[in-house]
Amino acid sequence: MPDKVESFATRPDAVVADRLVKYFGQGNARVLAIDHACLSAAFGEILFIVGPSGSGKTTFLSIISGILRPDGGVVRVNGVDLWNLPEDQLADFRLNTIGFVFQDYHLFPRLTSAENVAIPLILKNVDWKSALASANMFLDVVGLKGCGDVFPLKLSGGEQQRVAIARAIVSSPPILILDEPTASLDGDTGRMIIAFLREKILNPRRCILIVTHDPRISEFADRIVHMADGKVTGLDKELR
Ligand SMILES: Nc1ncnc2c1ncn2[C@@H]1O[C@H](COP(=O)(O)OP(=O)(O)OP(=O)(O)O)[C@@H](O)[C@H]1O
Repeated sequence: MPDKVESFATRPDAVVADRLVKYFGQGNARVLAIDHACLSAAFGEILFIVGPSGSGKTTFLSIISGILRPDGGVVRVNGVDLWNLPEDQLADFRLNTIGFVFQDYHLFPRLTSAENVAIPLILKNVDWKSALASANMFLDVVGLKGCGDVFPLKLSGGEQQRVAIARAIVSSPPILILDEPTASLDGDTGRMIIAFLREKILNPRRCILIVTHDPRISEFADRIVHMADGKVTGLDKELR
């Protein structure tokens, strides 16, 4: 088991997770979900986290993205010690630094696509009119020009995924994290979404982390981290 996962070439670190530990449950039911797992992800790369069901991928991702507090270890995102931030600063930091795309998109069905995308800007106190204008611009970026007034349930799975991606990047966060982004999509649509992330969304100031079990998209990764039983067990380096 690698004690540390090496950084990608000489690029600056976007995310460093150092010896993370996470337990769930109590007493006899206590489960060690993350067992001293380490990871470094650099700006300018797409890093995949793969592993069998129950290996700890979603838990690891939730800790790295500031959603779930670890029982041990350190996470540095953009140089900031995430879990040492006070609660209010953690929420602000997450809003400004990390875009998260959930597996089932988490779009609000009663809001239009543009309103869904505008939410992070509203949370940052951007006025409603400017937020909607930016949201429509980002819908254009993800290939959904003119869909701002459409409600999410009227869109296909791939289109809903794009709305979720637009919402995750509307406030230009340097770190983009996606949990099983292709799990609910057919093969071609899944590949199109990841190719789109690589071509249009990745840049030298952005890092994209993707949890996946989907072997059809592995060609889009710069590096692949393997997990098993809560541990990081290996790294496929510089695939592109
Ligand atoms: N809220 C929870 N309460 C109790 N145990 C949990 C909880 N969340 C996860 N676990 C356990 O932690 C371990 C890691 O789960 P996790 O969901 O992170 O794995 P995963 O690799 O993402 O799995 P999958 O690919 O099926 O989503 C598993 O043993 C799981 O049962």
